[in-house]
Amino acid sequence: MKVTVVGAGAVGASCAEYIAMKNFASEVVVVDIKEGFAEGKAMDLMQTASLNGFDTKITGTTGDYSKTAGSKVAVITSGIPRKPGMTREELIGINAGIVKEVTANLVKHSPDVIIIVVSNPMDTMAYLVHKTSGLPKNKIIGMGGALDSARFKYRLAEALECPISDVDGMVIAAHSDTGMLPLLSKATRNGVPVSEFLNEEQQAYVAEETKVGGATLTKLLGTSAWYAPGAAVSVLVQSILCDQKKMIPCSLMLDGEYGESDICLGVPAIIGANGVEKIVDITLTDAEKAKFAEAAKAVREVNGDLKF
Ligand SMILES: NC(=O)c1ccc[n+]([C@@H]2O[C@H](COP(=O)([O-])OP(=O)(O)OC[C@H]3O[C@@H](n4cnc5c(N)ncnc54)[C@H](O)[C@@H]3O)[C@@H](O)[C@H]2O)c1
Ligand SMILES: O=C(O)C[C@H](O)C(=O)O
Repeated sequence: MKVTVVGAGAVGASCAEYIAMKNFASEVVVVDIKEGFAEGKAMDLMQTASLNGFDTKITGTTGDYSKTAGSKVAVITSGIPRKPGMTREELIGINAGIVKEVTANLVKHSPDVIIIVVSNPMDTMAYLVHKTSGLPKNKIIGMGGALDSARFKYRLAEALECPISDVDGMVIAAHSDTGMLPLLSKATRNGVPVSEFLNEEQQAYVAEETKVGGATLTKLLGTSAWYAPGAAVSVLVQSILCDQKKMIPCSLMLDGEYGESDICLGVPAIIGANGVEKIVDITLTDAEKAKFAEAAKAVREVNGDLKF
């Protein structure tokens, strides 16, 4: 099955690399606006095929969307990343125009496509795709929670001084520095609540480091991260193409779930061949419910800046 990745920059190339390396897609088409860039990235990645042992064919194109026709999944990573000191929300002005144009091109050539939105501010960009693509809501998935949950597990393992494979946890709500909601109440080490091992101060530290995970990396790298974002996208794409029905927190259009409507926010969902197969309703504590509502209010304000 064919997968398109729009944007051959840091995140797009990482998506293409992890998808190809995992060997579950027949073809990955990379698209960029910069002349020759996607073709170059595709060629470089293809020259790793014999070294890394994958058979996925990777091709690149400068803006020729006819090459993306018949894609089962398309990943939108096109747009500018933030620089140290910026918020993701500050990217809306440039990225909204790019995401809207790219979405129209994708849908024209692949009317049944499932779109994974990565460009920031991601919850708002996912909302924009809902409002402009004409696709059904099960076919639009914002990627944030998979990445934020991976960062949560990294911070939990660090605090617990244990291997990451020992821990489990999930982050929902907004993909923003303030609106992320790491679910400490449900995080475990081998099924045992982390509150058995970490005091409140340690738990608060884990939550805060998780929430600013993207900003921390942006400060260190001078631009935003790409390895874990690419890996997170590859997990989503694999769950769709291989109909794995994994439960993954994603930014989805809500229609009453978690008390919110007409907004894209991170919630746990079953991801399979049909895209979003089900939003999973989990019980939140009162404090978590309040934080979810606060995140929704902030995202709604950013959505208000969109022009359709
Ligand atoms: N949702 C997440 O978890 C997450 C994680 C990491 C990055 N991001 C976001 O992903 C986006 C990309 O980040 P990056 O580090 O790869 O940036 P980058 O600058 O390395 O790459 C972006 C690419 O998009 C291309 N592009 C711009 N306009 C285009 C268009 N109209 N059509 C096709 N290609 C176009 C550029 O030429 C560039 O190659 C940013 O908005 C960033 O904030 C989101
Ligand atoms: O932090 C960013 O701006 C990029 C991305 O959203 C991330 O979380 O890595």
